[in-house]
Amino acid sequence: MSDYALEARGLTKTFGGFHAVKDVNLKVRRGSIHALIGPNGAGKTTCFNLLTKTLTPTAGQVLLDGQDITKLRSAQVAKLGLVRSFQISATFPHLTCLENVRVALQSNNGTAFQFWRSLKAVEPLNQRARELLAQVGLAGREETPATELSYGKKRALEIATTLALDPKVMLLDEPTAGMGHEDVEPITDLIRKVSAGRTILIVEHNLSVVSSLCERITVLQHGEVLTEGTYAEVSTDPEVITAYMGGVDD
Ligand SMILES: Nc1ncnc2c1ncn2[C@@H]1O[C@H](COP(=O)(O)OP(=O)(O)OP(=O)(O)O)[C@@H](O)[C@H]1O
Repeated sequence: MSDYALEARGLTKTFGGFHAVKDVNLKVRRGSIHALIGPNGAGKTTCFNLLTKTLTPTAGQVLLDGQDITKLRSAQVAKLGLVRSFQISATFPHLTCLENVRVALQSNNGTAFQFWRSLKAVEPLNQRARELLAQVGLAGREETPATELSYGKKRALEIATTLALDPKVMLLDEPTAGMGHEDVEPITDLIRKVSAGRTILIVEHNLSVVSSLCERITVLQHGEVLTEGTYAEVSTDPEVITAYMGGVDD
């Protein structure tokens, strides 16, 4: 078995001749939390889209557990255990928390659209959904419509729906974006908790979240890897500091 749960080799994406991502090599060690950071427009989202096969690379390979998944579609890689965190907008606002997680569980076992299934048939799914909600700190909120949750709790619900797919590798796209100060620490703790037995790749602008969660950090700039290392290493790297200072003015 490969030491790396997720790997990109020479990953490249051009849009009309413009290199959004260029020759990116990335190795995410199994069981680690790894961050992808960089100034605005560095190519982080494009990289995520390439890794989850939402976008097709112009060149390069993506490997999951050493298996080449470059030619697979996003639904196929999700089945293999590589799952991107759902966007808040992808949770159903008027469904309850329990229903949202149940729909995710149903999508995982292929019964998502069997709304006519009897209540008895969905009870095991309800039980699992309650467990997942408890795991993310939403016990007691089962019947609350998603739309009534605070921003931080919506993110927790999003993580529960992601966990419903039983991912081996989770890709979290800016989990603390737009969050008030009071929500950042609980979500950081939650990510640490759900990382047990999993591999996580995270794009995050909040560097104190990155420093407290991540063992390895890859810094992108202009679509290319600028450097990789521990937080202590990259945060003191003069090239990284310059890239971020430049990013402010971009
Ligand atoms: N579909 C597209 N067509 C053309 N250019 C694109 C497309 N998607 C992204 N780009 C460009 O590719 C570059 C990288 O964008 P990307 O969104 O991946 O960066 P990012 O690091 O995620 O930025 P941010 O931190 O601002 O979200 C940018 O210059 C962007 O304008």
